[in-house]
Amino acid sequence: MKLLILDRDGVINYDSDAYIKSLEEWIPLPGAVEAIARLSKAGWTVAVATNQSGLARGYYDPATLDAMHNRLRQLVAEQGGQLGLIVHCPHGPEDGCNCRKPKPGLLQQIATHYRVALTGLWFVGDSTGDLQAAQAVDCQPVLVKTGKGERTLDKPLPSGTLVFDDLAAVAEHLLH
Ligand SMILES: O=P(O)(O)OC[C@@H](O)[C@H]1O[C@@H](OP(=O)(O)O)[C@@H](O)[C@@H](O)[C@@H]1O
Ligand SMILES: [Mg+2]
Ligand SMILES: [Zn+2]
Repeated sequence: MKLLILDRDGVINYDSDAYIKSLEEWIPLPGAVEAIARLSKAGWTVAVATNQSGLARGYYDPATLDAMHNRLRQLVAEQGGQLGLIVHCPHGPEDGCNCRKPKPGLLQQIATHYRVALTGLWFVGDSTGDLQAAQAVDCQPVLVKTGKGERTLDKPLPSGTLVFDDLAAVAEHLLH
């Protein structure tokens, strides 16, 4: 199964140090929706694994998060593609959950849903925690330079991390 797992903020849409707190603040990065649609039309399943501690912090509610994800699905569908499962961690850093990246719980949820092994699956993120979550379950860590990616590049990366400019470049590589 051609399954690609993506982080959300900083990979699919612009991120903000003030969190993405409303549908109006949720703005796709250039080429990101088109990249997801291209992959989908080429037979890839694209899933999303995202930390959303803004829920625990009270910055926005689940309905707002759903509105963002419905907008993403709608935009991908308008390009003729289909977005797969989106899973999120609603917890805060102090909650001790098993799903907040860098823990790999979100990736494991996706693998269970699709009944596939995680080994070697590409997980594309912009933060160190994304790469560490991938490494924890033997996924291929992939860093994009969008979002916090440039800052992440300044820190040590898990061995074997692949680096691309953006999600469009990841799609081009996978589809070339
Ligand atoms: O990149 P993904 O996982 O899709 O989502 C990240 C967001 O949940 C937020 O995660 C926060 O980290 P803390 O949760 O406060 O440590 C900050 O990095 C925010 O800038 C960011 O918008
Ligand atoms: Mg991110
Ligand atoms: Zn969690």
